Amino acid sequence: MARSAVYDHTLVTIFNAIKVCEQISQTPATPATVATPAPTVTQVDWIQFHGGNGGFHLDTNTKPKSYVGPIAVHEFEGRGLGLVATRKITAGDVLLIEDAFAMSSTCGALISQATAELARTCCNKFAVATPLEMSAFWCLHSQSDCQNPNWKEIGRRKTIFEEYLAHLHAGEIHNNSMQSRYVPKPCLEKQDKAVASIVSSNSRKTEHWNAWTLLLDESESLGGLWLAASLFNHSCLGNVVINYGSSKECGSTLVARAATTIETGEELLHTYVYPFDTVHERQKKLQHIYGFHCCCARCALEAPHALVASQLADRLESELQKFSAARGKGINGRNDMAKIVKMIRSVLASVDKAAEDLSAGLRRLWRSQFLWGDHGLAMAAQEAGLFQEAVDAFRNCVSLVAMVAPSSEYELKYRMMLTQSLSRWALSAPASNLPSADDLKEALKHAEEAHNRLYGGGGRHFVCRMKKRLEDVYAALRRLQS
Ligand SMILES: C[S@@+](CC[C@H](N)C(=O)[O-])C[C@H]1O[C@@H](n2cnc3c(N)ncnc32)[C@H](O)[C@@H]1O
Repeated sequence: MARSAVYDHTLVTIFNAIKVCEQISQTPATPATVATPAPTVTQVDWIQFHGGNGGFHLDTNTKPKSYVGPIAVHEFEGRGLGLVATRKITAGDVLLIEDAFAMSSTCGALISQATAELARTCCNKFAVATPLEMSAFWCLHSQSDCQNPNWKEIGRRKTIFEEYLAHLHAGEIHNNSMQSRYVPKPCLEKQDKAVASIVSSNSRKTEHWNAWTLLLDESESLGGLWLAASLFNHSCLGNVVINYGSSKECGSTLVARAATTIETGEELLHTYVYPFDTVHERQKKLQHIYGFHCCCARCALEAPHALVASQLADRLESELQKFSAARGKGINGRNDMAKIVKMIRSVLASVDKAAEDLSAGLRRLWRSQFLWGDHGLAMAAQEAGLFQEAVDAFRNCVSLVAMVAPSSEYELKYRMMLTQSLSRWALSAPASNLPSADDLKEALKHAEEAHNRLYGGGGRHFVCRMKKRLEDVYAALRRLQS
């Protein structure tokens, strides 16, 4: 007889963790009466930092101070300054924790509005910023016609940023920099143009991923400028993931982590654009927003096939639009949905056929441009009641995302979608055709590992964030084990 689900180790752990989380969320933290030392990175309570199921009271003593991991400033031919690893780093390790130099004030503003607001906030900050912060600001990357006297002085920029990282590492910004006194500023009439250029090259939008839907919540995002994090250069195969605190106290704090194992001396690269766009779309955005032509390893491999990729992406998009129009009809719409599944599958087969002559490694990279097609196929298959096919399509998403955007929010999202698809299959199909409990537990374990590489913390944090989603998983495991 199968073991009762109640005694399954994984489930007991999950449910104990949920209980603990509920108790914590109902207990207001007592205000600290004596100053306690700031926690080290390993002591930081990442549940409080990234938010769990809401309602947490953040004790400001647990707010992480700035932190600089094993990183150093380096000069790169053709792309200015960047950051490198000073020792071997493991996926999930924290590289940098930094407070924003300035933030825009309107949540979810359009990029143009957020950028204009951010430029104004930067100018307001000048009155209170330390000389070193000001020097680092004026040494940020700018477009060539920006009127900033520093942008061509790479040696000076490097020294200032080394000094800035050293002070950030010490946990505070001092005023006593010798170098910083010698950084020229643009004259007052040219200042606005110089600030606008710096903001357009270096600003970021904070990203908030809704823990229930696992979708990016654009309405919560703010524009911000982080001095040290501005040094991460771009690659479409990045090795750094960035996220932000989600509470009021931590919203302006950025955390950068290693997405993969990184060797000593390797450049630290973040992906500035949506990683599953076609090569043409990615390169167009990078040229338009950041003014450079991306020649990363992935673009170099994909670019010769850009035209075919764009044509196939258009065909796939048109099939997915049919899915969007037909969805939501439940059992009555299953036949129509099965036809749509067939059409999506046929375009994805053409995508694979177009890559037949490519080498095996390139074939998978090529396929990653169409990950959203597998996502659509999985959703349509689920609506058509084709659970095995939905699970296979989510497995494909997971393997593509782990190659192109490892440890990212996207990896967590697709790993959770896979566990939920397995659960839905377990809960909906006849007993003669069920997935195995081991497959479901394996998928759940991988999702938790992806979560921990991205957000830090352990199982309790995972359960907190994923609580609603795990309810389905729990029910499915009970059915599979009964
Ligand atoms: C946020 S800054 C990154 C730091 C910058 N390299 C510096 O020297 O301060 C963004 C700018 O860096 C350059 N950049 C970043 N990644 C690049 C890449 N892969 N190839 C060429 N230039 C790049 C572009 O000029 C871009 O506008």
